[in-house]
This record gives sequence, structure tokens and C-alpha cells, in this order.
Amino acid sequence: MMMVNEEEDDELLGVLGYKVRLSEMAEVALKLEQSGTFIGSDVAEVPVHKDGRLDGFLPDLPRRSGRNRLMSRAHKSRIINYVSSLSYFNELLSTTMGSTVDAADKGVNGTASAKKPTVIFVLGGPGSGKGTQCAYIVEHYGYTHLSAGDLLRAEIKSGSENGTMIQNMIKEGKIVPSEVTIKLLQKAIQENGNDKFLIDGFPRNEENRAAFEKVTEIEPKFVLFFDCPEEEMERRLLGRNQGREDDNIETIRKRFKVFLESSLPVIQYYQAKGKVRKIHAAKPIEDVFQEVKAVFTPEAEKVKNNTCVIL
Ligand SMILES: Nc1ncnc2c1ncn2[C@@H]1O[C@H](COP(=O)(O)OP(=O)(O)O)[C@@H](O)[C@H]1O
Ligand SMILES: Nc1ccn([C@@H]2O[C@H](COP(=O)(O)OP(=O)(O)O)[C@@H](O)[C@H]2O)c(=O)n1
Repeated sequence: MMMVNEEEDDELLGVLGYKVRLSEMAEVALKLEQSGTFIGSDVAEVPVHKDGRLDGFLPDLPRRSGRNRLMSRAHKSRIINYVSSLSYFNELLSTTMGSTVDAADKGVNGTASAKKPTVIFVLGGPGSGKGTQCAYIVEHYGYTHLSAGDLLRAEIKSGSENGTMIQNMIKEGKIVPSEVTIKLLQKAIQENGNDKFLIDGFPRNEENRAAFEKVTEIEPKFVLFFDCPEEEMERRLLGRNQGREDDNIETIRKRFKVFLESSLPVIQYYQAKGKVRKIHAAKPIEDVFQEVKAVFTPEAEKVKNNTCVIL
């Protein structure tokens, strides 16, 4: 797994406009070395650290102290060469690794002028019908559905190094660390051409919420909350029949507890911000969708549809 330092450095590289990751820097350094065409001899000796660390890349420019700060010719030439090497480095990254980031091409990390996608969080207890209603919303309103649970299950299947940890957490009804889930969500958003997403089953606790906000700087348009009594959710989960390891009565009880203790406070947080759209979910699927539709239909449409012409 990536060390925290590397992640910070990767973030820094992103802010500086590079897609290249720290783990790839050694390769970049090697390419720089192999190219051997630096402008000026001083810069050719710029120490690129073996592990590609950027801080090893900065040349130790001579510092002049004392009252007379006039630069010597050699000093000036070293600075010019150093600056040239930076632009050369940038150019090399873009040509050899396609790494220079166009401002418009920045990821879902809220940096620079990146256009942020529209996000709706879809929350509710296990079995409240989130996935079922999301499928209808996708069909009618053109959103892309991203289920945090589905992404985590796909991650287990992919044989990822986090697979066993995720599987154990799901079996216990526990919430997987945000770091893992957010990365999967970010990747799914970035890989998708759409600009509006239903994020289902996330954020599931305060940690999920705060981390997503910090990393992506995305504020949800609103939160769709499916409110359903436990007995009904339990009945639905026991009848779901999708072969899920967590749809057994023991894990279901644990998931209900986690929902009450960790997920409801997130809904309350958004409630206080006036962002929650509550749906009464203990009704037949079609009836629930009627309520959902009312949330998605713009006010102007509602007025138009309700207007009767009196002759
Ligand atoms: N309104 C409803 N009435 C009855 N059964 C429903 C309703 N909505 C969903 N279900 C069924 O309940 C189960 C859980 O629904 P699902 O959409 O998977 O919930 P969630 O995504 O919230 O866990 C599924 O088998 C689904 O077909
Ligand atoms: N943000 C999330 C979403 C799901 N999960 C895990 O995935 C499990 C299933 O979540 P889900 O959203 O697919 O299903 P439901 O519990 O809503 O039916 C949860 O019980 C958690 O163990 C998570 O850890 N973090």
C-alpha cells in the first residue's frame, strides 16, 4: 500500500500540474538521465534522487551572504540553467509520459478550475430501496449510478490487495475506511463521461463525509433519504436473494446498528443544512418512485403539470 508521504507528494505533484505519481518519478529520472541533453553543464549534475523524490531534484544553488548581494556571472548562469531545466523537465514529462495537465483536465480533487460534477448522495438503511430507485432515476434523468457497496464488492472480486480487508468489513457490517472507498468513487467518476452522479450508500459515517468533502471539495446538490422501518428493510434483505454474504439475519442486525449509530448522524448533518429530501420508502416500488420524481422535477414543471384550465 502507498505510504502517506507518497500520497502527500502525489497530491503536491497534482497541485503543480503533473499527472505523474511519485512511484513513477524514478522512471522519469532515468529518462532524464538517458536523454542527457540538459541545457548547460551545471544542471546536468542536478541530483535526481534514486527514488525519484522531488526534493532531491532541487539543485543546491550557491547562496550569497553579506551586504553585497550582486550576483556573480557564474551564479547567474547557474540560476538561468536551473530555470531552463525546470521548463525542460516539464516538457519532458509531457512528451515522454503525457504528464502535463491541462487545467481543464484536472481530476475530482477540486484543484484549479476543474469543473466539478453534480453529485446527489442516496442514503437510507440497508434494504430501504436505494439501488432499486437509483435504477429508475438513471433511466429518467440521465444520472450515472455509483453504488459504494457495488464498487467495494467489485474490488474484492478484482483480487486487489485490499480485498480481504473489505470482505471482512462487509461480512461484519462495518464501514470500510474512507481512503479505500473514496479512491474507488473518484476513479469511477473520472473514468465516466457523465457530469452528474448518484452516489448510493455513501457517505455512511462522519469519516466518509468529511474525507470526501476534503478530498473532492464536492458538496452534494442534495441528499435523497429513503426512510423505511426496520421490519420492512429486514423483510426485503432476507428476500433479496443476490447471494450476498451480508444478507443474513446476524449481519443485517449489525448493519442496522451501524446505520443508526453512524449513518443517521450524517443525514442529520445534511438536514441541518436544508439538503435532505426525505422519501417514504415503505410503499410499493412505483409509489416510491412517484415521490422521487417530485424531487427531481423542476419547480416550473410541477406548476405546469398542476395547472387546470378553467373554461
Ligand atoms: N418499495 C419496495 N417494496 C418492496 N420491495 C422492494 C422495494 N424497493 C426495493 N425492494 C426490494 O428490496 C430489496 C432491497 O432493495 P435494494 O434496492 O437492493 O435496497 P438497498 O440498495 O437500499 O440496500 C431488493 O430485493 C428489492 O427488489
Ligand atoms: N460507504 C460504504 C458503503 C458500503 N460499505 C460496506 O458495504 C456494505 C454493503 O453496503 P451496500 O450499500 O451495498 O448495501 P446496503 O447495506 O445498503 O444494503 C456495508 O454494510 C458496508 O460494510 C462501506 O463500508 N462503506
